[in-house]
Amino acid sequence: MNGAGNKITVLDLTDSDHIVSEDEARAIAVEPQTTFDQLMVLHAPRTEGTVALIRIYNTDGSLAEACGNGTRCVAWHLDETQGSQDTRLVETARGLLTITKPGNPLTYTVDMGTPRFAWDEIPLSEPFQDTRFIELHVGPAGDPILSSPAVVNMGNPHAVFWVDDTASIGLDKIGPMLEHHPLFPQRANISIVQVVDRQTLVMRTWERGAGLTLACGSAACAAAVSAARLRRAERHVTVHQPGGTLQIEWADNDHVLMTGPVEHERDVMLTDAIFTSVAA
Ligand SMILES: N[C@H](CCC[C@H](N)C(=O)O)C(=O)O
Repeated sequence: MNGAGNKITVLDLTDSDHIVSEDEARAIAVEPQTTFDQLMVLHAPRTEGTVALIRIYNTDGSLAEACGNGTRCVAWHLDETQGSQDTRLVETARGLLTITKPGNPLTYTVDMGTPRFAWDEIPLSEPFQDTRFIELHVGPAGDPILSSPAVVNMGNPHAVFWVDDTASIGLDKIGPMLEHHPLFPQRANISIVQVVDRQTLVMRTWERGAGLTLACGSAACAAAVSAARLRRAERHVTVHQPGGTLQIEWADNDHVLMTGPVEHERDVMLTDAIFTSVAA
């Protein structure tokens, strides 16, 4: 599937006890038919009231706590396999997430929970009082290419840099450097964001463990919340990414609501060969 262009593979293991290993995730990622930015593995629910437990893998096999675009894809899969429902509760490493349907076909809203801003919750490796802009720059100190990002944890760690033109930055080169910067002990998702007006953001993201992607839901939430904290935008914004557009609302109860599309691309029967190839 894809969520606003973010490549998502949904693997339904609700009838199995198997836990996908990092090696297996990487093997699924290199198969053209099942390649992904994130692999969303569904397990039988373990918490009352939830319909599934989701484990989220990046292309490099690492686990992610949150994936907004993938969560919408999971909702579509559950609608198809369990029957359509207006509201669903799923469990991820980030906690319990509510998914609703705003009414348009193939569109879902995920309550992404509340953002966290304390330096040790991001986490950063050293204290910063004010995480709306931290000391970090790329390029010459007097004339940096990027500087003073906002940092926020949306379940997963994000750094948000403000730019005049998202196309003018070589995110493919700078992204990996910042993802692995010593300031981010758990690495970080790196976004460059242009504030077009108080209701509109344009952005691109280098994702932790996955690289450049066409869209990243949690990064859109991180950008929206960061722009609102700096009073650069309203709490309800439209976020344009290379693969599609999301609506993000930082509601008065502090929860961040992400609304966007899903697209089903193909069904693939995953053979045991992929697992035995890893075991061999
Ligand atoms: N594409 C995802 C984010 C994946 C998270 C991941 N790259 C990490 O935190 O390691 C999204 O729509 O939110």
